[in-house]
Amino acid sequence: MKNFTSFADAGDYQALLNKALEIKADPFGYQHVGKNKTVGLIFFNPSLRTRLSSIKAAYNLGAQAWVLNAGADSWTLEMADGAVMNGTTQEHIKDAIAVMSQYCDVLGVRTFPTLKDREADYSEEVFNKILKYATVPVISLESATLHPLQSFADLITVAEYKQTERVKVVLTWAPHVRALPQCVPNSFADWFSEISWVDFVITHPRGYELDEKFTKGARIEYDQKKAFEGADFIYAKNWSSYHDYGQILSHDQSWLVDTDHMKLTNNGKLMHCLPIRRNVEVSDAVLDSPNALIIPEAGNRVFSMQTVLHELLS
Ligand SMILES: NCCC[C@H](NC(=O)CCC(=O)O)C(=O)O
Ligand SMILES: NC(=O)OP(=O)(O)O
Repeated sequence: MKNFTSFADAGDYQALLNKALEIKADPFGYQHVGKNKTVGLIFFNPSLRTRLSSIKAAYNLGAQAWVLNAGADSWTLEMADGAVMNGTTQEHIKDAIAVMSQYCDVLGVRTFPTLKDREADYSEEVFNKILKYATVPVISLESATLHPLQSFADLITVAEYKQTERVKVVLTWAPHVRALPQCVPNSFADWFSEISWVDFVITHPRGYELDEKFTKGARIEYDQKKAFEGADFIYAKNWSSYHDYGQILSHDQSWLVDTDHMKLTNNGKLMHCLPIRRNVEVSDAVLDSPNALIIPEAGNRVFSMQTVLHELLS
């Protein structure tokens, strides 16, 4: 593993998953790997889970973690190549990342999409600049189009809770009040359409089709109720439209995941990356039921990050 930015970087996913389960069983068993190492975490956007689970993961490995909130803790960064910096930006991203590479053995970076310029977002303009200027391995803490650490944690969670050899996993669109990125569903599809023991289905209203680059192996079912039938895992998530880029096309409340929806499943477990707008995306009754995995799922963010750090620092 050179960087960790998508499913492709995971390599043998079953081996990586087994490693994660091994690390989870003995979280402090690899402290030699992180000894005298520093992990730099740069956030261009807010975070609770990614920030804290990454610090914890580094700590479990015996490494130091530093967090930099770009623009708030540091100078205001310029992104444009060749910019004449006579305006409000104070330091170029190329210098900032090269300098951080002097101090850190690995860098984690979170950037979000604009949701306005699809071309810029889907070419991962900002993230690719960071990859270009970093001289140490880079981990995506969520980019404009993907969130691989979340998907890896989701895979660990499904592996832990599955009760049969094969499982049906359904990614369902759910309503929201704001236009959200496609990163989490793109990434979930990127991973779960490749898992040999998963029957993967995506359900959403028409117009919410994701980029086919990520959904190639998935079955799309426009009837949400039909999709839920016999599901072992329901992954709820809102996203804005990819085709009508960044737009909200539906506020249809019938897509809110409630107990009636869950009754259609095979005693299905409910997952969500968090943060969640309760009673907008999923009802309290479902989120507070014993079948909700949202908290252990968030807990597994430590082990997805710790496993990736283990690979990159070893
Ligand atoms: N990092 C995980 C998810 C981040 C983002 N959620 C949000 O922006 C929620 C914001 C709000 O609820 O207003 C998303 O869904 O892609
Ligand atoms: N799921 C997730 O990435 O949460 P944060 O945005 O809080 O890091």
